Amino acid sequence: MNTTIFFAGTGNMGGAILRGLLNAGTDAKNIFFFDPSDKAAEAVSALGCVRVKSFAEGIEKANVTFLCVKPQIFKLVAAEWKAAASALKSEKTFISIMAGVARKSLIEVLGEKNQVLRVMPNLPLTVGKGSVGLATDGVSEETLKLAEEIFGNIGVTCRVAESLIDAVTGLSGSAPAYVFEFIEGLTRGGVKAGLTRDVALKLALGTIEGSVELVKQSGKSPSDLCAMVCSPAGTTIAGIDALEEGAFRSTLIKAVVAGTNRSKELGK
Ligand SMILES: NC(=O)C1=CN([C@@H]2O[C@H](COP(=O)(O)OP(=O)(O)OC[C@H]3O[C@@H](n4cnc5c(N)ncnc54)[C@H](OP(=O)(O)O)[C@@H]3O)[C@@H](O)[C@H]2O)C=CC1
Ligand SMILES: O=C(O)[C@@H]1CCC=N1
Repeated sequence: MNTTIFFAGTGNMGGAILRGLLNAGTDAKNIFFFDPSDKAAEAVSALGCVRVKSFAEGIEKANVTFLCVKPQIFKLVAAEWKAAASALKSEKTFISIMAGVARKSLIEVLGEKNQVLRVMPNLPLTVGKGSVGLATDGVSEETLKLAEEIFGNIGVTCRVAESLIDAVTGLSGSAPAYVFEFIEGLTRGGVKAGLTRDVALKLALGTIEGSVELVKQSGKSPSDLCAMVCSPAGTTIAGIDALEEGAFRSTLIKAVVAGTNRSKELGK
């Protein structure tokens, strides 16, 4: 990919996208970044990416800018970013990953003359296995295709209406954390049942990877596959009973809705 990219913010998520792109073959010399955190910046400089001195310098140098600061920081830097964007001599593309920040608020800062796209990525992009929702309202087909080209190298993409991007945030944006908790819980269960932690983690990871692949390849629903594991009066239905007692599925539904609602709040 020949596009030059600027990252405003290279923390957990900006850094994950940047590393994913490097792993997928993007030339580090085509990636510029600005981050006031010396710790984050030194790690990214070590990868060969080019540190710039300001947001203004970064957006001028690159064709595509990723906005990867916290939503709370966006409010603090809005005036500086507005001045920098209005000084641009040519049209640029901005892709915001910030939870909750509406495209309308982004355009107020970045200006109508630029292409502005709101997306919701997730952390596994760093290993080329991420999920990204793209908010389509008001965005040109060319910009959507450009974003799909960038993210398509490191994950799956879904186009959604902007009204649903908070739901994407509650699901794929946030759920890697729930999956990590799930892995930890299974591992501890194995340890409680007598396995060493190493063996328990290896088995938990293998089981999750295999189950994901089976859902993808079999064409069966997760519920149908669950029934195939549950022998009558067997071990699995005993475990499912314990999960039901802990309201497992209902808790997951509540977690996704809680994340969705929090994303909406962040935009206010
Ligand atoms: N973490 C995740 O899994 C996901 C996060 N997001 C979104 O990504 C965004 C970033 O989150 P996350 O990466 O977790 O946060 P981090 O705090 O890890 O990263 C943000 C980085 O931006 C830096 N920063 C602060 N001010 C500026 C500035 N003016 N210009 C450039 N960089 C600046 C911070 O430095 P310092 O620490 O010194 O303040 C920090 O290194 C958020 O808006 C979040 O909603 C979206 C999907 C998933
Ligand atoms: O927790 C957060 O607010 C961010 C957005 C999605 C994942 N992490």
